[in-house]
Amino acid sequence: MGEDINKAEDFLEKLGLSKEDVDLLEHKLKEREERRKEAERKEKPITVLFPKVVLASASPRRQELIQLLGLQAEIHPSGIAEDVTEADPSLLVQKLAFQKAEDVAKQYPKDYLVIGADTVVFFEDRILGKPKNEEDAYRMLSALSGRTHQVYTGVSLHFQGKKMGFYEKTEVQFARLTEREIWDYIESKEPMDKAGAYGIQGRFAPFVKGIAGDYYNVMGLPLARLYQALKFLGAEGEAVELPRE
Ligand SMILES: Cc1cn([C@H]2C[C@H](O)[C@@H](COP(=O)(O)OP(=O)(O)OP(=O)(O)O)O2)c(=O)[nH]c1=O
Repeated sequence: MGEDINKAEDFLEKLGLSKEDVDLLEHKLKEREERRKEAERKEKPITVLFPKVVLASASPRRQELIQLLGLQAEIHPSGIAEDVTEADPSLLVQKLAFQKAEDVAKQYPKDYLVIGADTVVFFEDRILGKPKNEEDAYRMLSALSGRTHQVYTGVSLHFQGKKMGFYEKTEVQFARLTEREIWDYIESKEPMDKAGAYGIQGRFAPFVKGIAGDYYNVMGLPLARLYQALKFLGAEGEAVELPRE
């Protein structure tokens, strides 16, 4: 053994290298290998980074939207009661999204990516959830008629014990609706399971004058931001708030 070390030292001396030079070289090679691995992780598609996905939602729209990311998600709606009191819509949707994801994540192994989300409408300092009945839907739609409101969706991601959350806001401008148009729409039953009593993606389309922001956010899942968040979570593995650009 001692002989081997002597031989190695002779060899280094012949090359004109000291023990410190070799340590430095070793350190540099290690660093390069780590950078290569990091770049490789960043290049991986999200379908590879997250082979096991659970969508903690009963919303058929979210189930449809998650497929647009190419993810094959198992559906497991959460059992939480949505009774958080919070006046700030961005905080409310993030808290509820977190509770939904947390409730489901504890029922799965840690290598499952669990996604929870919550959507509300915000108009004149009031948060509108799903209408309780037809009269409630009428009140919401006549208040929103001819005006502009905001739709907030919060998303919570749980993966390998790490938790990450964000929200997205979209502005929606309604055309003015007549009494007849409001009641005809309510009769279609479409408003009843949707925040603000309307679905941008359905029969309400003729009354949407314009939107500013992510259309899919209004439907219940902000896909562009979610995709970036997943790439970030998969590559960095950090439980941090995504910076808003
Ligand atoms: C504003 C708007 C909301 N919505 C829907 C999205 C959500 O499904 C719903 C808001 O209710 P949520 O409580 O966010 O979701 P959910 O109860 O349908 O499902 P889960 O809690 O199990 O995830 O409103 C539309 O589909 N289109 C729209 O234009």
